Amino acid sequence: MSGQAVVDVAGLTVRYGAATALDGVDLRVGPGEMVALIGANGAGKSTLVKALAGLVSAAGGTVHVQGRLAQVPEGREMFAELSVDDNLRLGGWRNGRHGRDTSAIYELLPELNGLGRRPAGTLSGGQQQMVAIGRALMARPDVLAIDELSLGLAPMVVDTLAAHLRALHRERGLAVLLIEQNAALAFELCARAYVLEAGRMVLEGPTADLARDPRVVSAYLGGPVG
Ligand SMILES: Nc1ncnc2c1ncn2[C@@H]1O[C@H](COP(=O)(O)OP(=O)(O)OP(=O)(O)O)[C@@H](O)[C@H]1O
Repeated sequence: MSGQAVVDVAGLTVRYGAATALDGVDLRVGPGEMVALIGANGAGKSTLVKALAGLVSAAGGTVHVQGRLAQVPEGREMFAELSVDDNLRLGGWRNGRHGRDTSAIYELLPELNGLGRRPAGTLSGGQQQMVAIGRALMARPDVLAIDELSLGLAPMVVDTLAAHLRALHRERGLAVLLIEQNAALAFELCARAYVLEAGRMVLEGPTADLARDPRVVSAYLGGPVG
């Protein structure tokens, strides 16, 4: 990674009461870099994303975000009764009047064309995930943190979402932090990855190396030990 990091987390500790969710965690995302964060249920992945967005406070360590971070939250968090277009607009609220124009999102994510007036709650899971990505893009972010892109979605739908992310990364230099339980997908999309276990970062490196690491293969890629 080169250049100043858009996300720089150093020694981050987060506690919920007496429970330590993150324990001295380091993570960096460079400008225009796609980085994966993998880990099992309860490892602390969502807590890390919340810390980046300032939704939980640090008991120790530092979190620096350079530029604008937008989140695609776990579970997508659509406003089910609002139209797709209104959901998208909510993502642009910080940009004032100029933030209300959603047309660029339909160009970036053509699958949403024709759905603008539909209540978001009536869409499929894949379409909702696309709206969640579109809503995040409305904030004109420098870095997108996506919590569980693929959860509950069919492989073909995930392929489409992944292709959009690749294009955004390639054509617009968008940096992405991809939080995934599907390590195979994370490794395919990202050049570098971190592995979080029980609140501690246990591995970090190029995905090409991690994909050959026996510990990663057995725990996250469904392969044999060793
Ligand atoms: N609001 C909360 N209050 C207390 N404990 C919490 C809270 N949120 C998370 N935790 C605990 O903190 C730890 C990390 O949770 P977190 O949701 O960050 O993990 P995760 O890796 O995102 O898991 P998942 O994949 O299930 O979302 C877990 O032990 C969880 O039970």
